[in-house]
Amino acid sequence: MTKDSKKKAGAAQDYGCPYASRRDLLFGLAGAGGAFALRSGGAFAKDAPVSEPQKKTERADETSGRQVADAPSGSGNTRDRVPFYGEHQAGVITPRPATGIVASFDVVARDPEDLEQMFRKLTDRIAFLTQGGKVPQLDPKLPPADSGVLGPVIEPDNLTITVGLGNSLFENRPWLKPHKPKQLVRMPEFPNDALDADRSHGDLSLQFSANLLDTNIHALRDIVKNLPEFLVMRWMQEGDVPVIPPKPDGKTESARNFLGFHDGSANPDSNDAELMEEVIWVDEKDDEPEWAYGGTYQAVRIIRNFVERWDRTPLREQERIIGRKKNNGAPLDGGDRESEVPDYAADPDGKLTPLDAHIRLANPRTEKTRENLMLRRPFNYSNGVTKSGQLDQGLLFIAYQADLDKGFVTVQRRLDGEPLEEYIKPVGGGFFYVLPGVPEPGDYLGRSLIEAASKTSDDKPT
Ligand SMILES: C=CC1=C(C)c2cc3[nH]c(cc4nc(cc5[nH]c(cc1n2)c(C)c5CCC(=O)O)C(CCC(=O)O)=C4C)c(C)c3C=C
Ligand SMILES: [Fe+2]
Repeated sequence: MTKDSKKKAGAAQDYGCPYASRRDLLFGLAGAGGAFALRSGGAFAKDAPVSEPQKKTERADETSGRQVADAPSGSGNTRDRVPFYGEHQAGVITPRPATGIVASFDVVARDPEDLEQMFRKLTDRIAFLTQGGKVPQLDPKLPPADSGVLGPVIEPDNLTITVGLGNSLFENRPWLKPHKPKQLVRMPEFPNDALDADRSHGDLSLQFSANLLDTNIHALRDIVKNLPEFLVMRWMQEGDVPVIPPKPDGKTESARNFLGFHDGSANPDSNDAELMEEVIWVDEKDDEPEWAYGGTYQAVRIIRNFVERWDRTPLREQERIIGRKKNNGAPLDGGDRESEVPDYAADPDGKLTPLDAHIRLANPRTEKTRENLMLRRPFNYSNGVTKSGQLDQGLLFIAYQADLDKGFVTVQRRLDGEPLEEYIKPVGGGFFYVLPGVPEPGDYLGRSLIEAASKTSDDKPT
């Protein structure tokens, strides 16, 4: 689609209703196929045997590091456990299980002591919920210790809970502001955005991911129940990704998004520790406060997909908008596997892969654009039906990078005005700084920040 025809199509479209009228919508739907793929949530047997993690399909590309088809992983066994203690928080480069939630909160903490108490409580709850154990039995005259959603024994179920801090947490507290990570800002409104205030920003983000959606819900309710004096919820978004078993040859493929395309074909390889140090984890190489080493920037975007419109778009056009084949995820310039690497240098005029195709803009694969890499860990979401009778579906886009400006912000700026925008509308999300991990029991999330902040408040004359 040309920019002109895109503008014309866009003229009749306000973001809530990409159809001129409800009647247009009904006609559109009548012509569209109605097949929906089965989703994964809830499909696991409680006592299924623990299986080997899926092997990933690798590809090598010097301009983009080692990349892999990023299949959701895990056996689906509720006893699967991701370690909590370590240099980095879990849930960033650990394999993405089938379901996720991002929840955003405002924080009630007036001084470093309050904030420390909140971090300590959060650490206790996350350590317990992610590692599992028995729920304490209390006197029945009291409210029960646990919601009971998972029964009397909490199985870890691959759960990770990843804590990030938003710009407003620092900006609204003079004693914390000097310690703000250098690139942490309130997420700006990009040209195609229509951010809903009720689904955007926040002081603190929690990313839950687990095999089962109920495990995330249980964990969220536990934290809401146990930290009422510190956390007030602003918004949350659930999502999931299908778990696709490996093929007979052992190869895996990435999950599909709600536009029907493989999503995750060209993600940096999260098993490549050197690449993760370069692309994801903040350390001495970055111009950031020392307390933040071991953390990373999280960009969350709730991106609605206009699926009715998309499903009435010719296949060839869909593929040229994305830059990959729909059936197998291969690049448009050849091959039949999503692991093939596109050769843009051999196609300078965009005859095979249009110059404004999503993947070509997102990653032009030059020496220079290697610095714009990020790790995407998205989920699909389905929120029912809008008031105007459309399916409210989309992508809960989550990306991690050590340099937010060079990563998400630069890539999003390159994508601004892309043909895909006719079919998508970012409606919420936020930028957060993911805290370093908790190295060992007894320590707590955010300790390095609290120590830095306490030092400056002690230094102040009274
Ligand atoms: C700013 C970053 C990005 C946003 C926002 C984004 C939204 C978005 N993407 C798809 C679908 C696909 N994206 C694909 C690849 C891809 N996307 C980004 C970045 C953003 N996408 C990157 C960096 C890449 C990798 C490019 C590369 O290295 O070749 C693909 C192809 C498969 C894949 O590689 O994952 C699809 C499909 C949608 C639908 C969407 C918003 C709703
Ligand atoms: Fe993308």
